[in-house]
Amino acid sequence: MSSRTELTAWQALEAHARDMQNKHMSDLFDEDDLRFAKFSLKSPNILLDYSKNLITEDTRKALIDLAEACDVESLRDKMFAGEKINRTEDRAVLHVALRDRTGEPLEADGDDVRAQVKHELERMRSLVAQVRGGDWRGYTGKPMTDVVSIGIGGSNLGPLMVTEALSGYSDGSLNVHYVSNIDGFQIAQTLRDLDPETTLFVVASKTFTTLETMTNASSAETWFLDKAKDKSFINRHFIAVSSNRPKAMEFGVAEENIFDMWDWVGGRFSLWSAIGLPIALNLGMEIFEELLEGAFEMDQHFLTEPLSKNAPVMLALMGVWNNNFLGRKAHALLPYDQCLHRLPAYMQQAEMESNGKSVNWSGERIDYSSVPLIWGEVGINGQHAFYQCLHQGTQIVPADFIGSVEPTVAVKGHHDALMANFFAQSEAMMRGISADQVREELSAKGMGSERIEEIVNHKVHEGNRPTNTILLQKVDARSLGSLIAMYEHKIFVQGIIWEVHSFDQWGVELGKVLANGILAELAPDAEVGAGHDASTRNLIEYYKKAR
Ligand SMILES: O=P(O)(O)OC[C@H]1O[C@H](O)[C@H](O)[C@@H](O)[C@@H]1O
Repeated sequence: MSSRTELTAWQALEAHARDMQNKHMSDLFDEDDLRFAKFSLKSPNILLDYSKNLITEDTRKALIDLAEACDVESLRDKMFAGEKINRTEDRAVLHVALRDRTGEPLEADGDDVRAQVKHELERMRSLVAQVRGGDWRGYTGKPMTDVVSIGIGGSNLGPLMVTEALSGYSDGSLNVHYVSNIDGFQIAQTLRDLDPETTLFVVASKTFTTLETMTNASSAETWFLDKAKDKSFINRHFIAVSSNRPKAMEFGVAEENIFDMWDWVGGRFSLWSAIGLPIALNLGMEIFEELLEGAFEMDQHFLTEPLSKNAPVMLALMGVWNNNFLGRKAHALLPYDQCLHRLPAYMQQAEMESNGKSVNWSGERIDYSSVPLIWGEVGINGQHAFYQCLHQGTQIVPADFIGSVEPTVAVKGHHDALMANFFAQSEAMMRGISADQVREELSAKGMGSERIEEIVNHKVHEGNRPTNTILLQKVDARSLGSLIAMYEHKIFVQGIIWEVHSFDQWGVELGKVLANGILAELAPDAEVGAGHDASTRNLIEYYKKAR
């Protein structure tokens, strides 16, 4: 298979990018009153405006040619049909089946996926009703007040992000806490104020072998048994979510308390499965299912809309354009809703663990960039911190502005002030302000020309900095489901265009293997292996002496 860079569509985009480099978005807007109409689209629960990118209709056409040359649509259909598109792990990729509402049969590895999903959803419904309704009693007969979810990576970031995003809808009947770090501080702080009699642990781990999660789960068990004493009480206080039942049972979780997930769900795409149990415990099953509905609506949009009207596809193509043809190597996510404050961290895993790869499907080194650095922060706070660099730094960092028409909680005077900033920042990044405009402005304020010339260059904003605006009606379960699914499919489309395997994560293994070896060497009498480089060896020895 020839490299992506040998495709006619790729080369056409390279030539087109050379023409576009000299253009300014500000002029493109001035020349075309219909620019917003041309380059924005409505998808389920989301308005996507990508007009503030350095593009013309020719750019869009050339990008769509590339998507077609890369067979995006046929691969999309293969994913939804349950084909084993995760080739390095020989697995289907079926997180979409977790929120499927069509009722159509689907098989993976000879199993009826729909029936499996339906069954686990039923079990979730029953558990959630019991725990939230106070019928699930602890070992002393008390109802649960607190849920501690223990998991890391995909078994933590999604549920945590959604719990925070929808916290405005919680009725407060159960407190949900998340513990991911092996740093004992987090579990100690979390358990400090909790009572073992009224605490339910959800140990979430696809593999049930992850060091951080297993260590935290053991500490939780010790804390629990310290008071409860009797191991048989564990079945009232420990739930597991895993694709590895034997390991969960070995840990001591009762078989009926284990919720299944499957090989065909990647960890970072798993919040729709029982991995999302803490979300449902916190908010109720109805809200959890609305989240699934919202994602399903986006799935249908992704499946059926033509590429140019397809939100995940256009978002993906804007990213490819900025990264591969305009040379932008970072991408910022800037949610303006406070409740979306964990979205950047969640998306970092989703995007960077999926597409942070350097070889193509045939295992050959790629000669173009895959995923840019994804980073971000709540936008309005960022304005007072790092936006200086976004406006005037030497690196151009494309950004997604994510906001909503209605606030989760209306406090007089707040939301319009927030949204005024939301609209202003992307306008400023696009238009900028020229030297002549700065001169005019300063002279109107009565500044002398000598002083003006001293500072004019410092005040110039070149503009021409690309942004996408993603506007929800409101951050609620349905629109959040659509938002997350939109990004999931964006990642999928980009993975195809970059020809990387988006659903494996071999790059996280080496560090884990080395850590296991080093952990043994940290024992007081153990030798520090001569195989380490001098830096690592000396650091370990320093640590052992100094601790
Ligand atoms: O759910 P688990 O098996 O515990 O895995 C938790 C996480 O750890 C791994 O190291 C991977 O990087 C993640 O993709 C995964 O989500």
